[in-house]
Formats: sequence, C-alpha cells, structure tokens
Amino acid sequence: MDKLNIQWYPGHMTKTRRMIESDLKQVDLVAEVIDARIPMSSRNPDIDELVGIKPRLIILNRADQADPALNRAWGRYFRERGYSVLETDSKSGVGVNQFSAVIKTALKDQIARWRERGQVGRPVRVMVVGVPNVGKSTFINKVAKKKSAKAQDRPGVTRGKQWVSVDTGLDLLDTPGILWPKFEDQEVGRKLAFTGAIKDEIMDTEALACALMETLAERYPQALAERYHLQPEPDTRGWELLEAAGRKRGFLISGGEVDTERMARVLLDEFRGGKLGRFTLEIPGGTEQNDRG
Ligand SMILES: Nc1nc2c(ncn2[C@@H]2O[C@H](COP(=O)(O)OP(=O)(O)OP(=O)(O)O)[C@@H](O)[C@H]2O)c(=O)[nH]1
Repeated sequence: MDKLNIQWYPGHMTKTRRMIESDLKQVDLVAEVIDARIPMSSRNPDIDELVGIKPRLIILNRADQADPALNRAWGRYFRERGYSVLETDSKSGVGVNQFSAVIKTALKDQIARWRERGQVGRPVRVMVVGVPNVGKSTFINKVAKKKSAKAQDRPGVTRGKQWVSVDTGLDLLDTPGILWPKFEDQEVGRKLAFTGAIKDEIMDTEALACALMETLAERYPQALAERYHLQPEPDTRGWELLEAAGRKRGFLISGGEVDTERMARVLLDEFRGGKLGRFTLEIPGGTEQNDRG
C-alpha cells in the first residue's frame, strides 16, 4: 500500500501541540480515547511526552466492535502501566455513565488534598483527546448530553471553547484535542485504513482489502469461513481470497472474471460494519512492531 498520503503537515501538528499544551495547564486529568480494535495504532505517538505527569484515563472506545477477551487484556495492560481504564461503546452509551466515577476514583487523593485545603466542591477538570475516528465526538456528546448544563461563563483559552459541567463536580473542556496518528509507519497506516480511519478515496481499495484478507486469515480464519466460506491455508494470498470470496458472492464481470473491486468494497464495509464479527488487530505485549511498550 503506497498511497497513504495523509496530510498532517508539521505546521498543523505544531499548532495542535501548542493548543493542547496550553489547555493542559487548565485540567486535572487527560482522557485519551482510543479505538479498542487497534489500541496502539490509534494512539498518538507523542502523547506521553505531551501530557507529562498529568493523571490519565484511557477510554477503550468501540469496545463493542473489538474482541471481548482482548478488551480485558488491553485494560490490564494499561492499568499495569498506571493508567485508569474505561471500556465504552459510545454509540449505544454502554460504559459512558461510569466516566465520572472512574475519574473521581483516579483522582481521589488529589480531591482529598483539595478538601483539606478547604477547596470543597472544586470541580475536576478534564480534557478529552484522541486521533480522528476513534469516536471522540460521539463519546463527548454522550457524556455531555447526559447532564448537559453549560458551565458558568468561564471561557477557555481560545475563542469557542467552553467548559461543560457533565456531572456534579466534573467539568469537561468541550473542544477536544485532535491528535495525529503515526502515519509514517505503513503497518499503523494499514490498520487505520482497515478500520475506516483513513478515507478510502485516497487508497487502493483492492490492495487494502487483500491485506485485510491476509490479516483475517491469520488471526480470525473462522470469520472468513463463516462469512465467505473460505478455508485459507497459511500461505494463501490475499488476492486469491478476495477473488474466491467474490466468486462465491457471484460478483462476476464479462468473461466470468471476478469483480474484485466490488468484493474489496464489500469486505471493507462488512468488516467495518461488524458483519464479520468483533476483532482486535493488536495484542498487548505482542511481538508486533506497533505494540509499543
Ligand atoms: N459501534 C460503535 N460505533 C461508534 C462508537 N463510537 C463512535 N462510533 C461511530 O463511529 C463514527 C465516528 O465517530 P466520531 O465520534 O465522529 O469520531 P471522532 O473520533 O470524533 O472522529 P473525528 O470527528 O474525525 O475526529 C460514528 O458513525 C459513530 O457513530 C462505538 O463505541 N461503537
């Protein structure tokens, strides 16, 4: 796949970085929304350095689309590294109502210290960050809608920013920090593309679908068997699988050739739409080059 020309110019990154750095001074905790299907590839490579020592919450969003056993494994992985963790399905709202409680537990020592200093009732301030397409807006909307009351007129640093009281004692900075994923790594780019985080128009859909076929054949062969009646061997190429699936679906063009482009679009749609099942493409502590840490 050689068409991953995603545009996050250095200038754009610098601006975002500066904005987040300045907002950080105003918050007590940073909540980082990630895609549970690709927990490493959907993280910003510079986030740890950016956030520094601020307490962190990892929101494993799209948990409904990911492998349940691996959701638990990733939860353990992040907890062991000092993060608080919340599993959510922001679309339906499952897990979202735990947000406030999890944050208050994470900051309980801090809150106790505020109380000792007489700062009773000081709200906890939270900034939500994430790379595009992890479901950040859906998450924030779900959280904010629950007990949506615009906080008192206390503007953020930049025009347009607002503090939103989402719960008693919890304020959210409602302009989320939009981070950049690690585009220069082809493997990361491919996973972001599988999940739909990178627009298909800028990619070779068939090449992407072939790569997805190979990934599924390796990790989740039963899904290919159930959905497309394929029995991949260890060395079956993605292209052969795509062609075989297209033939089984009856996607033929003149001369009996398989319309692989159509099958490629169907595979990507069905994968993203959850028709093939729930998948997690990265394993915590795995040997994959992208499982940093
Ligand atoms: N199944 C499922 N779908 C979700 C979840 N969260 C978000 N979505 C869907 O994913 C799509 C993208 O969600 P957004 O909230 O726009 O993602 P975002 O991270 O804000 O993306 P940008 O606006 O590009 O930054 C929407 O169609 C949501 O309904 C989830 O937890 N589960």
